[in-house]
Amino acid sequence: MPIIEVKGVKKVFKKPVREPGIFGMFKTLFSFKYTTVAAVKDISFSLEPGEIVGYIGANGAGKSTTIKMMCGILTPTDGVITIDGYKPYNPKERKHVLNKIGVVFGQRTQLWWDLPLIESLVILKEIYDVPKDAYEERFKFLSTVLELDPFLNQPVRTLSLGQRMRADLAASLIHNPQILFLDEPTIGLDVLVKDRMIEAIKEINKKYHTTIVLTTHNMEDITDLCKRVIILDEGSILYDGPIKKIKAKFGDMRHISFLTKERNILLELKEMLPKDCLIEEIEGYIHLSFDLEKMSVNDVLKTIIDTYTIEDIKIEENSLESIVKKIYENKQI
Ligand SMILES: Nc1ncnc2c1ncn2[C@@H]1O[C@H](COP(=O)(O)OP(=O)(O)OP(=O)(O)O)[C@@H](O)[C@H]1O
Repeated sequence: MPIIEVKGVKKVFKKPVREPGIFGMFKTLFSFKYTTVAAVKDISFSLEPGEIVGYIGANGAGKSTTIKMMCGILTPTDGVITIDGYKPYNPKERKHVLNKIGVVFGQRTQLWWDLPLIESLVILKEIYDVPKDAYEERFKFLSTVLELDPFLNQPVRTLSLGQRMRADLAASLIHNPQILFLDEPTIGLDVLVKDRMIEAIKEINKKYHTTIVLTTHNMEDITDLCKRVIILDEGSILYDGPIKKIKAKFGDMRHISFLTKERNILLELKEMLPKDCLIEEIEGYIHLSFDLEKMSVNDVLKTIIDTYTIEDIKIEENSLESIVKKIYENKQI
């Protein structure tokens, strides 16, 4: 049975109409003219327990609005959201939802700024009424995977961004929620801390079977963590399914770039390689792009290595990043 169900959900915001200029600003304050923004338009999806899904889309697509509705911070204008059977935005049902969810908003912290991290965790234990043994087991696990030890006794305001994000992730999980919402959890992190966060999220999912909804603009995070993505565009779902399927749809492309001292070889290469291979020269490098279904890396490599003296070579696959860029540009799959 799904743990999260989103059915025909819409969210329309009312915004006052702004008139230009300084007088316009005052007029806006006392005016009753409004315009509406449909941030989310009739979306539906469901998530099974233990799933990790990437919830992606360009700026303003409606991702945060959906997450806020799933957490109960906003109420849908239309449609229904249930978390394990309860509506998070319904005051009577909210209490059943709160201990089932954990949230990390990358841009904000839920920790007490002036308190040492360890004390914030103890307060959260009390708020959520976590039994002592369960707290100790979880604290031990989280402080190990997130390497919290070196800064447990520091006030949160003195933590670096990477330490604070790890602390926030620990805080969101101390009550063992079944669902974790992560809104840009790796924003601004260096590569090492980012990798540690990703590994920790994987371990948490494996150990506790936590359902995870991940919103990010970083496609590497999505590729590392998710099998399924939901792509949102201007409030509507463009795609919901396996990453593998969109990759296959856009072709399982390979790109070989190489450097050789030999000059003016483009025409010759076009003769030697199959017609479907795209060949171009950029900044001295020869770039070859082809679909794996049509030719093999082995054949292409053999042709160029047998013919030219290679000084440098690089092979890449079609990244999710380049595919998603195309989808955002064309607004279709
Ligand atoms: N409280 C609000 N009042 C009015 N409009 C809002 C409000 N919150 C969001 N919006 C509008 O709704 C649309 C969707 O915003 P949302 O923050 O959900 O996008 P997003 O996909 O999370 O974008 P980003 O990647 O930039 O964070 C935007 O046009 C935004 O301006």
